[in-house]
Amino acid sequence: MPRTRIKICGLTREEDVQAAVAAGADAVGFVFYEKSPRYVTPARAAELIALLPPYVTPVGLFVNHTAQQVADTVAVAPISLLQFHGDETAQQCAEAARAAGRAFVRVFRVKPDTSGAELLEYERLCRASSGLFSGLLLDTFVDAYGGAGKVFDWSLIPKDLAHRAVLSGGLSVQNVTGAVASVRPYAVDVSSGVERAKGIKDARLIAEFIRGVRAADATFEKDPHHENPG
Ligand SMILES: O=C(O)c1ccccc1NCC(=O)[C@H](O)[C@H](O)COP(=O)(O)O
Repeated sequence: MPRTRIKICGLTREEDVQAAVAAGADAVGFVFYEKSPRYVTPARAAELIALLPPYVTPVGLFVNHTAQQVADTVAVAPISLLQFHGDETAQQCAEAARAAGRAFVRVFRVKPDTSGAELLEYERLCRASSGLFSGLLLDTFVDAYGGAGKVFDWSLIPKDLAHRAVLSGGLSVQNVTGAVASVRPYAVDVSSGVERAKGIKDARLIAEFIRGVRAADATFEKDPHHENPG
């Protein structure tokens, strides 16, 4: 059973990048949405990305940016993967990814009435729209688009989608082991749950969060036939 990948999102400070790397994060996220309390300029993101060792993926978050804005950002900040977190259409995501020359993750913001069929169809459309589509991230629907620390009903995720999707929205030290054990996602993504204040991460919470994911991974290794109950 491969281990669950982990992304720590919304980094703004050197010490937080270092804490995420030291704790074993696979990816780190930089928010380029100006209305976010975690906003970083492309130049600031470039400084933080320069601290990363090889094989830790820098991800850039965009909300309703134009293709040109995404390309301009990537020209300054050497991010490896785009994350489209707004109301972009599949075509707009594909166009921005082409302009930037990067693969992208598309966010689906889940509502209480979202169906499993809707999620699968959305993923199919994203895949059909572009060879640069890398995967779906499932977050909770909030007006502010993301980073709100709110959980959605994980039982809405079809089992066959979960294993290739990124689970996000309100994950924390308290719930991440249970989340990974029940959903068995490809990866998890967290921001608020490892923060002391918005944009200010806590090294102890990051380390505990990652240990929480690994605790769930260890149970899969012991029980390879474990079935996702969802
Ligand atoms: O972090 C923000 O402020 C933000 C603003 C607008 C769009 C996305 C944003 N963040 C995305 C994330 O940090 C995560 O991918 C995701 O939403 C989980 O956040 P959280 O529930 O806080 O763990």
